[in-house]
Amino acid sequence: MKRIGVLTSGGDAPGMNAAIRAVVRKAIYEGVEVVGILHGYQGLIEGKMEKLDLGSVGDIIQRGGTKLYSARCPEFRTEEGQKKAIEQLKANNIDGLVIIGGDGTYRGSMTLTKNGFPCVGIPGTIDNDIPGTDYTLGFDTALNTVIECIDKIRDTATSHDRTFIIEVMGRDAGDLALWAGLAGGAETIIVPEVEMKIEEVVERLESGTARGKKHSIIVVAEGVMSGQDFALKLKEHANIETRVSVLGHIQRGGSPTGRDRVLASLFGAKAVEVLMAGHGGRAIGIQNHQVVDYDMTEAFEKTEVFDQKMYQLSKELSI
Ligand SMILES: Nc1ncnc2c1ncn2[C@@H]1O[C@H](COP(=O)(O)OP(=O)(O)OP(=O)(O)O)[C@@H](O)[C@H]1O
Ligand SMILES: O=P(O)(O)OC[C@H]1O[C@](O)(CO)[C@@H](O)[C@@H]1O
Ligand SMILES: [Mg+2]
Repeated sequence: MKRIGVLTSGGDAPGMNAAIRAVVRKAIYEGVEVVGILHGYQGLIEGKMEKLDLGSVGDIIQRGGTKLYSARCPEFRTEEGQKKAIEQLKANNIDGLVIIGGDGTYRGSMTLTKNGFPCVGIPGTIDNDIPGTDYTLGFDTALNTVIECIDKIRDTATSHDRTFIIEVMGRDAGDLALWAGLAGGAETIIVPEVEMKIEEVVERLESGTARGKKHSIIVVAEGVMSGQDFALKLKEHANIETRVSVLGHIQRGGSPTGRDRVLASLFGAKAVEVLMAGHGGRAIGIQNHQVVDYDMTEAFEKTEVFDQKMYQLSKELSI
């Protein structure tokens, strides 16, 4: 490999910049050139790229967002779009590609690998929904952001004896809701992976009230329904009055935590090593505290990533 590309795609995540830095610095250390592709797969199709040197990734390890910008690109879902992308990679003498993003970004890279172009994936998404890795970049930072918000909302919930609904990100994935809810002591956590009946939520609230509990926090992942819709349901079903907080994109911004920076550095360096060894279709991750690479397609064929046991525990601990 003489020249590799790197791109970020899907929702941005704190730690993406630290990963870009690690890819660039490790590759250059190994004598390999790096090209940064702008705006994810959209920029790849359009040939928007620039050579990255050591200095170009200075002063970004601490920054949220992504220096390479990100995008969601419907065209790349088509064979024609994928063909254009491969043509651009060839025309720019790029021998391999590091993609940093979520599950959709991984699925996109698998189409390139299938077409004979070697890609290695670094997990970068606040959703923590990539099979085969215990953590994705950005999850820890987003988790801490949400916990801080829950703590603040709990202060005012306590003062006013109120029930609050906090809507967090997660269109299809409940990890952020589960972890933040557990860490924030939420009384009820609602995630896309587990069906929860409104009767059960009401019962939990009412049994808390019967024990003298005067305030309550419900964390709902946006994929289940909006916080506002959930508030309406509670009102209609049991005349329960609530306040709603939608945390929104604040969850995706901010300076990455130490954990995300370190993981990003380890993942970035490993991705370059794997690509230089000529392996495509691999994903980088952390399993039981070890940085690993594994077959991306196989991982996506298998397991559910959501931790049902942890979900059960969250119910047992907040009654
Ligand atoms: N099945 C697929 N085939 C080809 N390309 C895909 C596929 N799924 C997603 N992509 C490409 O990857 C991009 C990013 O995917 P997506 O929007 O699902 O975000 P993500 O990477 O999962 O990140 P996040 O969920 O954290 O926002 C899509 O806009 C599309 O260009
Ligand atoms: O910013 P957008 O494109 O609305 O994306 C929101 C989605 O992205 C994610 O935050 C992941 O990045 C999901 O949890 C959420 O549903
Ligand atoms: Mg995703």
